[in-house]
Amino acid sequence: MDLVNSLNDRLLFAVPKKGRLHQVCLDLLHGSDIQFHRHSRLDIALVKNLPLALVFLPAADIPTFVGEGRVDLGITGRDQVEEHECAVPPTATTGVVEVLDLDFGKCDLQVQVPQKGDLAKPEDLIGKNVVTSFTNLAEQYFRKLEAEQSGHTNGEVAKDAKLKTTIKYVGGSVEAACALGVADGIVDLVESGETMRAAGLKAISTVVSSSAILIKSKHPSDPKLVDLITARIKGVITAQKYVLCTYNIERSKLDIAKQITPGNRAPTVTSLEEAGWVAISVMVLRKKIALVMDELTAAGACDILVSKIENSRTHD
Ligand SMILES: Nc1ncnc2c1ncn2[C@@H]1O[C@H](COP(=O)(O)OP(=O)(O)OP(=O)(O)O)[C@@H](O)[C@H]1O
Ligand SMILES: O=P(O)(O)OC[C@H]1O[C@H](OP(=O)(O)OP(=O)(O)O)[C@H](O)[C@@H]1O
Repeated sequence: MDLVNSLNDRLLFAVPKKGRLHQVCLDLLHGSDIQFHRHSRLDIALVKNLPLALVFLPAADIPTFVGEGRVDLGITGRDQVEEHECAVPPTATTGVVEVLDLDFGKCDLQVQVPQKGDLAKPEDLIGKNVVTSFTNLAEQYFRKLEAEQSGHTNGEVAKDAKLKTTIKYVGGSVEAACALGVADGIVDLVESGETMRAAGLKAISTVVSSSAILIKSKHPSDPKLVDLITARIKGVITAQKYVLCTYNIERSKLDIAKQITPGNRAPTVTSLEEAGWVAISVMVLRKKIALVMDELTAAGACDILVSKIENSRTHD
């Protein structure tokens, strides 16, 4: 089969080929019933049940391909989009459009320095060596700091060489740079903080807060298919974020029940055979369900059941 020609009539969707976002994206595609078979070593996979092809790319390259309109849709981190846009500002036709926050891959791009030592604030790194994989965001951050330090509030670059911070690129294991004497500080991603603490570092400032996002090009080849895929992905994300809670409560307590579980639009209320009682069925944020169950019990609700939502289509 001529793979390149078979891409002609297909929407192209870029997915991280490795790293932290890879497996979660595969699970998301599975949940969205996007069926494909990826041959080993091939970075393109044709989707069997939709006019779509998946392109497996490094997360850092996805904003470039989508931004130039070569690929229609993509999943990557917001940090990667901002890093790209620092170097290649969007125009009327290029650049990416954020479609959906996917609620995973949450992390912060932070300025970090050795726990032991006299560096305590980002200004202390001015004129020193900083190592990062995010050179554009780090440059932008330190140039602004340098300008403020030298009294150039309009963002003009500092002329004094002592005020010029050196930003060096490394592709991974950034946290080793201080211990190896290559850097005074680093700019790297932090989620749990374990990597940072294990390297004897502490965070002193946040450059960007990130999560995984669905992005599209400014003029996708098939906007209707983009909407369909977006709706499917959103359905899976919502299903993961919420649980379905059902319970019985006396009708006289309906107001308090609605306050505790207002639902997405409104709770579904059904009369029970037993006079004066209703059954309520409502979506609740997964992370709040224990608290909600405590409050419902205190309000007199009984037979509280919580179930997983397999998939969903809800309004905003
Ligand atoms: N610890 C983390 N927790 C949550 N999200 C993260 C974390 N590290 C990275 N990410 C997100 O995943 C994206 C890709 O980073 P990652 O380092 O996994 O990719 P990679 O460099 O392509 O892969 P690898 O590091 O395996 O070579 C980042 O831009 C960020 O949005
Ligand atoms: O705060 P934590 O939960 O410890 O996560 C942060 C680490 O995760 C990422 O690296 P990853 O493990 O993906 O590998 P990499 O260093 O090769 O990019 C990031 O670059 C940090 O090193």
